[in-house]
This record gives sequence, structure tokens and C-alpha cells, in this order.
Amino acid sequence: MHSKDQICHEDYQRTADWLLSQTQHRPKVAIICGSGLGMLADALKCQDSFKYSDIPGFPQSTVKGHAGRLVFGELKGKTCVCMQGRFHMYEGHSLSKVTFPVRVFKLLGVDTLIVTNAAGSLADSYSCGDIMIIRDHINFPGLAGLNPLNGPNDDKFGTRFPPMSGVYDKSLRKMAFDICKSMGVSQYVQEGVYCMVGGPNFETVAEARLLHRLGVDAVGMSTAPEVLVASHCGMRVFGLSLITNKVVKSYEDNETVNHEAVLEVSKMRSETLQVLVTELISQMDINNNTA
Ligand SMILES: O=P(O)(O)O[C@H]1O[C@H](CO)[C@@H](O)[C@H]1O
Ligand SMILES: Nc1nc2[nH]cnc2c(=O)[nH]1
Repeated sequence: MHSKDQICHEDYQRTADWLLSQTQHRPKVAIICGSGLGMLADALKCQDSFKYSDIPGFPQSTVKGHAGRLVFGELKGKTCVCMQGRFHMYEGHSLSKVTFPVRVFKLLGVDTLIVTNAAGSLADSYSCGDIMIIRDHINFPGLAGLNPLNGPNDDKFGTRFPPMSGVYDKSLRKMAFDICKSMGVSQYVQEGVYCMVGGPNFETVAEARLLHRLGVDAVGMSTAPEVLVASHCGMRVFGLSLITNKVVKSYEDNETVNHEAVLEVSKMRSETLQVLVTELISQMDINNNTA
């Protein structure tokens, strides 16, 4: 490793090689669990799991609801790797650290990334407990110049100027909708625009109104960096936001949001999300034969 923030190809490779030497699993799909959504890993069969603190080069989780474990296993015959806990910019990690696992996954042979998060809703039609399939995102830190792809481009991963239109795979979004229909849960499934803000504070009323006027449906403090890095290195991306709270948009509203409430709602929808993600992976077209 060069400096605190600069990570080179060999650093990703070293971590990938270590993981490949510790498990027989050769995942094609990676899942990143949002706040309180770590139970998505529980469905994996034949698990091999590693504490982040035991994995060379891995950052550490510091947020409640992010266990800090990497779990390998099989879901309906497909090999997956699941992050029980992600890294956020507000924890003090550089964006290269936040997205470090995504490039490691690429080197493990992963070609599809499923990201999940807990988010607050701006859209008037959304309710607490809704599941939002992410159609697109607005990356506020990115627009302001805080981008994990800043710095020398690593051509082995991808191009200097990656396109981001259509970053959330259309056919996976449709597949997820159809699965929700067959599960009988369409009444609380939405599709919309996620916005990443830096956090760690929740929004002021004026900020909430601004985001609403910009067409943001749900806001959170993650996801965009991992998605950028995954797309840059050619992965297919699918994302889900669990709406854990309504963002306060009125000065008359005395409600306040807190992380405990966010975790509580995540727990409430954990089973539905687990079934949805499992079914999606089971229906996905994946070549599971090569490393
Ligand atoms: O995006 P995830 O990791 O799901 O977590 C969300 O929930 C936390 C706030 O409660 C923030 O970290 C926000 O980003
Ligand atoms: N920024 C932000 N992140 C969240 N994560 C869960 N809920 C929220 C929210 O209301 N705002």
C-alpha cells in the first residue's frame, strides 16, 4: 500500500488471493447489506465466513447494524459473497477504502453486484417499510468532486471516463418487479431515484425540501460509491432501498429520525427482502462454472 488513501492493484490482488486461499467458493454474485439488513447472508448455504478484522487489507465496520463479516456460500446453487456491513464515508474512510471490497470481488470473479441500503423517503407516495428498486441515483459527494474513481485510472479495472446512464440493470429491475408480483408484495414495492448525501447527520427541513424538488425519492449515506466502482469494472448492478423513515419536510412536523428506528424497520422487512434477493439470484443468468 502506498499511502493511507492510495490503493494499488496489488493491494486488491493480495486480498483476493488470500480469500481464494481460504475458501473453495468462487462467487459470481456479491451482495452488500445495508443498515440492519445483514440477515440477507443467513440464507447462504455451506457458509465460509471471515471477520473483516481477519482479512488482510480490509477496512473495519464501525456502525451499529453492520456486523463486519464477509460470508461466502450458495444460494439456490449459485455461489455468492455477502458483506454483512458496509463502509461509509462519514466513518472517516476514504472512498477507495469504502469501495475496496468491490474491486476485490471483481478479482474473485464476481460479475453482478446487488446493493441494499436503508433510506429515508422524500416521495409523498412512499410509506415506511416500502421497498424501492433503485432506477437511478444522484451522487451528491460525486457531483462535488468526492469520487472513488478520482486519481490515476487503473485501466485493468476500467476506462477513465465511464458512462453511468443505465447503471442499474434494466432486466434485473424488471425481474425483481415480476418476483414481487408473484410474492404478492407489489403494493409496497416502488421504483425510484436514490440520492447519496455525505451524512452522518440526517437532513434539515430545507435540505429535505431541496432533495424533493430535485426529484429524489429516497436518501441515504451510501451505495453510490460502490455502484460507481462496480460499473467502472464492468459489473452488472442491481440496487434496493428499504424505506425506513419519511424524511421530515415540514416545520410543523415534530417527528425526528434516529438510527435505532431505521434498524427496527429493517428488521420488519428482513424476511421479504431475503426472499426477494434469493429469488432474484436464483432466476439470474449466471455462468457459475468459472472462477
Ligand atoms: O446506507 P446504509 O448502510 O444502509 O445505512 C443508512 O442508515 C444509516 C442511518 O441510519 C446511514 O448509514 C445510512 O446510509
Ligand atoms: N440521509 C439519510 N440517510 C438515511 N438512512 C436511513 N434513513 C435516512 C434518512 O432519512 N436520511
